[in-house]
Amino acid sequence: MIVDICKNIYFAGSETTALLATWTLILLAKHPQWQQRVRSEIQETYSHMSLHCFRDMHKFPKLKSLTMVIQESLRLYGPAVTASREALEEMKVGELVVPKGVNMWFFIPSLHRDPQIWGEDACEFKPERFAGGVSEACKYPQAYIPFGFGSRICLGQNFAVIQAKIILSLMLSRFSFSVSPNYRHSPAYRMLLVPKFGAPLIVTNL
Ligand code: HEM
Repeated sequence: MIVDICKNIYFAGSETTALLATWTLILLAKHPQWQQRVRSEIQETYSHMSLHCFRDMHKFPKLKSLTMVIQESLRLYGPAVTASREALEEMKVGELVVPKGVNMWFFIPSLHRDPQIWGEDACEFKPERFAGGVSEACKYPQAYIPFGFGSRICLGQNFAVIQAKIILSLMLSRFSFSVSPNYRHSPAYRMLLVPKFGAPLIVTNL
């Protein structure tokens, strides 16, 4: 059982976080003004960037632009595509009667890109929509579920965001990223949301 739990956490926690960092780097490579804004914020917060900077977490809340960028990345290209729930008894969802035992699958990207929830610019990369938090970014905050919802919400959500902030801070403080001419934008819904043809980026030393 312990081995099973370890496998679960490894599966749930490694590829997901790697994809979050990958999609965020792609978005920042495509939006250099946001890349520079996040980099300046990191440099202002940590004057000499190294892994030791993160032993003390009290400066983390200062990385506001990075937080907004990660939230927007999770909205547009959140690695988890579906969440599922089983009806333990017959229930009504709106007009729909769901019989006991039926598994319902929620397609997360359709909630995250619905113009009725996010506005006409729902498909655009606009981290500023999160400046006032999730509740001000959309009509129904319950519609923002990159880590699922309710009692089975992702166990590692805080850990994942902290990891992403550390990885991205270290990378952005040393390198600049632009999109390679070989990049083909093709998000593919597999078990997780992957860039079908990889993420070739041009990395330049700062
Ligand atoms: C960007 C990174 C991640 C994303 C997008 C993500 C997303 C999700 C989603 C959508 C669920 C299903 C929640 C639901 O059904 O309501 C889930 C469950 C879970 N996640 Fe994550 N996850 C991430 C990282 C992690 C990490 C780093 C760990 C552990 C170190 C982790 C551990 C788990 C576990 C154990 C569950 C099952 C929780 C349960 O059934 O009670 N996840 N995750």
